[in-house]
Amino acid sequence: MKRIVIENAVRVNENSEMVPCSLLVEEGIIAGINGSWEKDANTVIIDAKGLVLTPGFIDLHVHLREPGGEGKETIRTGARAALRGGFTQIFAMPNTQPTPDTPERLRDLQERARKDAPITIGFYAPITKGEKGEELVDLEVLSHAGAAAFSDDGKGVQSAGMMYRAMLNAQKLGKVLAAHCEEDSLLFGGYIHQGEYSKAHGHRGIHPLVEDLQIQRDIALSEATQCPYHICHMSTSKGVSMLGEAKKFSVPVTGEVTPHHLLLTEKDLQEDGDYKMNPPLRSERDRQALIQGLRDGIIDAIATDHAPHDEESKSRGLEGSAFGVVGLETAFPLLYTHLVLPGELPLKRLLDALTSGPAKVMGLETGRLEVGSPADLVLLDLEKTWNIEKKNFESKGKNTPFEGYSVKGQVHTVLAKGQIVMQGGQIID
Ligand SMILES: NC(=O)N[C@@H](CC(=O)O)C(=O)O
Ligand SMILES: [Zn+2]
Ligand SMILES: [Zn+2]
Repeated sequence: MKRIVIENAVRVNENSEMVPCSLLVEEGIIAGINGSWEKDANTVIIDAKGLVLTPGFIDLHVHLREPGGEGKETIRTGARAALRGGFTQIFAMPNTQPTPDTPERLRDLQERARKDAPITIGFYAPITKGEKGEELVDLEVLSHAGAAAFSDDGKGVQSAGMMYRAMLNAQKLGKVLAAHCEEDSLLFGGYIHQGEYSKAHGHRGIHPLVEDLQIQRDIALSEATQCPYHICHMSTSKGVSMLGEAKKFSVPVTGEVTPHHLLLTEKDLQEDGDYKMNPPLRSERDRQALIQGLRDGIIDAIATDHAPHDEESKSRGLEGSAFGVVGLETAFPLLYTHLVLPGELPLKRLLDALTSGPAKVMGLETGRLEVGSPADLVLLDLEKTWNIEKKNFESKGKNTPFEGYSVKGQVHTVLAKGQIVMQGGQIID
């Protein structure tokens, strides 16, 4: 394995200032920071002048669609999309067909990831068999087979008793339970946010209560069981305040927010399936609460909820289309351009929420620029301006509401597990 020296970079300090930085990678590990090292014939030198060095990004929430939905995405195409976005470690949700609810299926996925992806992929196992909400999986067996965490994402777990039993088990195993919070009995056929837009255009709405009620229930369950509990794709102001309160009382709860919930509201809605996702785009008040929660560190992580769909599934308008938008390739530039540059979020906070934040949620050793950490690294060009064009996506999913957006900031070079896997914006095969 080659040694790699990164020279002339800068990194972002606690005050979001740029400070000079150089780094040495040996055997896939960060072996030195800010030194001058001997360069022999076995050393690759990366001149990172004008680039910002950060840990590789970590996404706790992606959908890779393999097995069963390979027309929408595969482990291979999803991993390439991740690379483009600067993500060196991603966690795949288990709402595939079938769900990985046996050790054999879980091991098969890990094997495929080792073959098809240069980055690190963790796999969630479902909480209930087939995500049907009826029968608990064997959390212990799946945990030993390598389940990164547990989630029934795509659906809420409707029974409090089921969630309680899952938490008791996950707590014993030291595993995170990540929840898509959605109370089905309050949906009444809703499919976008219940608010101004739904009223004005005659759509059935989803009340924030649908999400808040399960967040409230699960925080109580997490407090009772001491199970590490993670709230997926938070979209409501009430949810943020409940998470903040729970943390004050040391309940082991964490939360994530997506780029689309941070940047868009119901005011941006169009009669187009690419604006449909679960949870839905909510009010400006909710969006402001999410930004505030992220700024204050109440929300721990930014996760894309990358949810690729084919054109047909998205061609039936707001009512008939599938839920979900892609996000891996656009997360950093969108948030840098629309939150950091206007002064709404410090750059350090954005980077932490993409690196050390998610690492802490899952207890990972990645996500930090520290000697001894795995060499998952990103070099960013913060001066580069470009246009988001879905035709250029590595992902099979072209379902984005951000088509045509002009953004600043580009992922330039990526090291995953100590190997250079993207350089100058080009994926190295
Ligand atoms: N977010 C979405 O709108 N869709 C996700 C499921 C999910 O994350 O709940 C999907 O799998 O397509
Ligand atoms: Zn979900
Ligand atoms: Zn999801």
